[in-house]
Amino acid sequence: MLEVTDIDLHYGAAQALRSVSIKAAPGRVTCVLGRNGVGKSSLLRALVGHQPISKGRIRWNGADLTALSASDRARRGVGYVPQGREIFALLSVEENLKTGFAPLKRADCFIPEDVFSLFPVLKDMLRRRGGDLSGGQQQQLAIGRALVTRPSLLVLDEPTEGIQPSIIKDIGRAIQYLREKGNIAIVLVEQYFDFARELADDFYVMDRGEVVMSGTRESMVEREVRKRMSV
Ligand SMILES: Nc1ncnc2c1ncn2[C@@H]1O[C@H](COP(=O)(O)OP(=O)(O)OP(=O)(O)O)[C@@H](O)[C@H]1O
Repeated sequence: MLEVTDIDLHYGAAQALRSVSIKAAPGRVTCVLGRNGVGKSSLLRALVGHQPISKGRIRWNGADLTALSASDRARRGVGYVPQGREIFALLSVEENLKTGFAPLKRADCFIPEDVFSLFPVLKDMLRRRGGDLSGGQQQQLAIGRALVTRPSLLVLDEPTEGIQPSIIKDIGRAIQYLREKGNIAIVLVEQYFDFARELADDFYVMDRGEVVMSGTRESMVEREVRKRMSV
């Protein structure tokens, strides 16, 4: 279980998160929703250790991650698919996937078959440069690279952004498959409401750095959530 308790995050004098608390359980998809600039990416960067917090606690399966570096968190099973994908343009698809070996023990340094069964295009393109892939293929590569790290907590920042509908469907199916494995907690930031509604077991809506609404999929009042997401 991921337990984020009362975190604040600042960029200089500007406060991006205000006493944010969320939980995420294995076998469930937890969606964080909200307009542009409300702090969703900042929350994910805080989770994975890319941005320090100024107050609060981040616990994963009972261990306190708050003071750990991003690489130590990766070793404890935190996998990250960043906004904008951050593929290495000059490395091949295979080399990009192998960058996911960094937190692994030597015996685990292979690309799990799941990566290719979820995204067969990656197998066909192993020798192609990351920069030559379409946006959708790069997104699949970014998710594949995170899966190589064998995450037990998978954090995805807007995986549908700028992606064509057929690939959005593939990504949705991949997330569903990972949820059904039952041993991975998935935290998904989204602005595409319909995609989030289909996948979310639990949701949090943010506004101006705060969680303003939360609950299970069953308790979600769509009209209220949509209101918080429209500009
Ligand atoms: N590196 C940074 N330095 C200074 N301010 C930042 C930085 N990153 C984000 N911010 C500010 O923090 C606030 C929250 O941004 P954040 O990117 O977390 O929001 P978001 O909800 O993820 O939006 P988006 O969907 O556009 O990524 C915004 O006001 C943003 O301008």
